[in-house]
Amino acid sequence: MGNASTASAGQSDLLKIEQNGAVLTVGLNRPAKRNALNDGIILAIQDCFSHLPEGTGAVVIHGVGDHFSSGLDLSELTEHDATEGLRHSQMWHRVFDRIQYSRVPVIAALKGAVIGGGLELACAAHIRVAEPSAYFALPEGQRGIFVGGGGSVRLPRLIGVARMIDMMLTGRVYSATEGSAYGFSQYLTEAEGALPKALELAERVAANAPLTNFAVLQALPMIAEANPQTGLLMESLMATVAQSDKEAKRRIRAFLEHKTAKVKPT
Ligand SMILES: COc1cc(/C=C/C(=O)SCCNC(=O)CCNC(=O)[C@H](O)C(C)(C)COP(=O)(O)OP(=O)(O)OC[C@H]2O[C@@H](n3cnc4c(N)ncnc43)[C@H](O)[C@@H]2OP(=O)(O)O)ccc1O
Repeated sequence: MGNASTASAGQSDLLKIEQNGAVLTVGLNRPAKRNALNDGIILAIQDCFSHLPEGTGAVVIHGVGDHFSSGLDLSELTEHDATEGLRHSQMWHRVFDRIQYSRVPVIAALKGAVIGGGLELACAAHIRVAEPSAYFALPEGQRGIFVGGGGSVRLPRLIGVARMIDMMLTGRVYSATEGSAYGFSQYLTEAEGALPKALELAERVAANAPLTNFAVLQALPMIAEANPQTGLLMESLMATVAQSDKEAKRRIRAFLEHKTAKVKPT
């Protein structure tokens, strides 16, 4: 991986973090437990997204081993009372919000199990890339629990509330093809293609003007949920700010002077 440098998050090796140019690659690193998400790994993710290295333009999150994540580490749940349960769920919310509202795009590369809290983590990313081995499930019903990582807010917005109800009530496992058809993953690759494709996309989005990425990540989701009048006003304001920036002027001049790439079908 070119000039990649490797570091562990905090004191642990629960994340495998590599910086390669503007792209930060974050690997969930508990393959023996199928990357089950315990408090340690959740806090390591928080730490990572709170201290993105200067110059980071995109983050790719993936699973070390054959799976993205088997979800909540169930061994941690057995002792929780209601107070502890609330603290736990709200901690997950804070951490996944940090991903969703990150200043840089976050791309999830999905393979194998993308289950429960692992699926909720993937929902917080901005782009999801799946390979054929990926499968999606919410077995919370079978475990006697409910989603706690923001899934009931984010997943229906991607696949619709009826499909999420189906997943939760029946425990049905959706294939990579279904995930893509239903709007969960924006990309479906060939076998073992998710991480390479995610890295390729990360290079591309990291090269955008930072203000465009800011507008897409911070303003667009709010505009999409606003009433049309408010949304149109917010859009005009954001468009005005973006086009007034000298980076936009530089990029537009470069196009008009034939110094930059044209739009081409890929
Ligand atoms: C309520 O408040 C919440 C909730 C939440 C989020 C909730 C959820 O995420 S619910 C979903 C929890 N996940 C599961 O039910 C999946 C369980 N795992 C499996 O079905 C399988 O392990 C597999 C993922 C399909 C992989 O199978 P296989 O490759 O055959 O590997 P195994 O032999 O089964 O596993 C190896 C090893 O890992 C352990 N392990 C796997 N998954 C978990 C897990 N989720 N938690 C703990 N441990 C796991 C497994 O037991 C094996 O261990 P050994 O010691 O036996 O080797 C969020 C926030 C809230 O507040």
